[in-house]
Amino acid sequence: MFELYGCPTHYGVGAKGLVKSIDYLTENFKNLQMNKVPEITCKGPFRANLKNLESVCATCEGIAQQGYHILTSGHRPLMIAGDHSAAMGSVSATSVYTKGETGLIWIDAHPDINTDKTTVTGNIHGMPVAALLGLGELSLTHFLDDSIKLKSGNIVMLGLRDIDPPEAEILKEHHIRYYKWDYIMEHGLQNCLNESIDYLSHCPAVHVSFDIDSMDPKLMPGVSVPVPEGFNEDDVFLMMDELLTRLPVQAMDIVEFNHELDKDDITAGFVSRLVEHVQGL
Ligand SMILES: NC(=[NH2+])NCCC[C@H](N)C(=O)O
Repeated sequence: MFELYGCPTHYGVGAKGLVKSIDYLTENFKNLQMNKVPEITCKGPFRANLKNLESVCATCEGIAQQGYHILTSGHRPLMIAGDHSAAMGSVSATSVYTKGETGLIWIDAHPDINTDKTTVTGNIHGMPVAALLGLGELSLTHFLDDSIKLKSGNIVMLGLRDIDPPEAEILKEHHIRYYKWDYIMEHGLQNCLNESIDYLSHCPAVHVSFDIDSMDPKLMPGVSVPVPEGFNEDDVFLMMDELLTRLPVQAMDIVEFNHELDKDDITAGFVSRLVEHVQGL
């Protein structure tokens, strides 16, 4: 069973619309009742390359503890969060709990593998995968414990459409398996999923981290960093069906819903349907 929890992270990008997004979902959708991990505000010096570092760290530690608690009570955590920095907490919990070869499926328009040395925006939501690999700012790599949370050979990224040049180098240097969105459209989503599932078949546990900006913003407007084109709802449901039934998925995230940028509850309604779909698998 998946147990839903939420955290309204926004310090990883600074988009105000994320702050109320979890409350908005809870107030408007019956199936989105959840425990909330608060976002923690901490004071710290301004750093252009690591914005709101202290707040992001404190919040991700809270997320990691909540995810770990759900796992130890025998359930699978399903986190709905604001910006994608939250995945440093949620994936850390899965990794520490499952020990060893934890796999990660990262469904996103962005690889989010910048470090404090490569970032252009200074937004930490562009860095979680790097941090989980033990790269970059040390305080982002130590949630729950000091272990390095992921091995680069245990990651698959699906749907990339916006890779910063230094990110392309990091992906190459660490031999990270990724499928860009246009490659997927050319070779077929089912084929790419089959390959991804084979690639992670040695992993005893897998975490699926789904960013709504992996989808076409014309279809899903409620995201903070929209990139043209992307998956549609059928694609996402197919990915869930294949990944969640053929891999030992222990935990999942749904992130970056920004209700201020949503239109007529299109994105909010999708989040509700996605949760229902996932919980029904
Ligand atoms: N989770 C996201 N929406 N990430 C967007 C990251 C955009 C850009 N690559 C950055 O590092 O700032």
